[in-house]
Amino acid sequence: MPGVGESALGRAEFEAGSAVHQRGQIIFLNGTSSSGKSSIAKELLRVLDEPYFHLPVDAFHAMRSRRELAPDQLPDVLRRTWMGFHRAVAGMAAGGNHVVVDHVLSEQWRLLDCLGLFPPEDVVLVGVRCSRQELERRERLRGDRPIGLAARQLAQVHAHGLYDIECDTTTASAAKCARRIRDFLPQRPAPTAFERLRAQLLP
Ligand SMILES: Nc1ncnc2c1ncn2[C@@H]1O[C@H](COP(=O)(O)OP(=O)(O)OP(=O)(O)O)[C@@H](O)[C@H]1O
Repeated sequence: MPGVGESALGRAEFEAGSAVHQRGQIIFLNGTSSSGKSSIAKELLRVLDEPYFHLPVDAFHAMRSRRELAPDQLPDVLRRTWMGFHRAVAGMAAGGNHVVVDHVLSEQWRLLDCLGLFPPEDVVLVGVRCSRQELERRERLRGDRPIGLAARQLAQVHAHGLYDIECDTTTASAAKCARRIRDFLPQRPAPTAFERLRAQLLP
């Protein structure tokens, strides 16, 4: 008898592919720091009926050992962390899991890497917007982010200019944005933003 959290899946069923019986949907929240991505992701996990995993890029940075790095090592370590994060997301989705990704596309290569990795028809690309003034107000309140970080990211983060759906958290609550995204899912049009971006940017 399998215990709690164990499955009775046998070798034959596993080999027949019944372990992966669905395609993992990727709800990709892209916005600057402090735009409210994590707050929306938490609300999404509350309001979506099926099991979803919240994979924030911050969690991957937090997993790294705290050992101090030489300044010349840092860029490579950060780049490998981001590349690993993208592959972890792709891996979870390939295992049939639905995921909510919480990421900052503040360098173009991050988008290109994701475009090459994620099945584009399974991605719902969500632009999380917020006014500059409100971003700075949040940074002052939080105290754990440099003032002006979000403003510096604004132009590049949304530079690709294409989304399946956008939310503006300047005045809308995270709960309201999450409900809009949930209600959008059953009627999302094809081709998806990821399919269109892939055609444009990865010839
Ligand atoms: N819709 C909202 N309205 C008002 N305040 C919000 C809203 N969403 C988030 N906040 C506040 O803004 C701050 C940042 O929120 P959150 O951590 O969700 O943003 P984030 O985009 O994930 O940030 P980061 O990338 O820096 O981790 C928090 O203090 C949060 O309470």
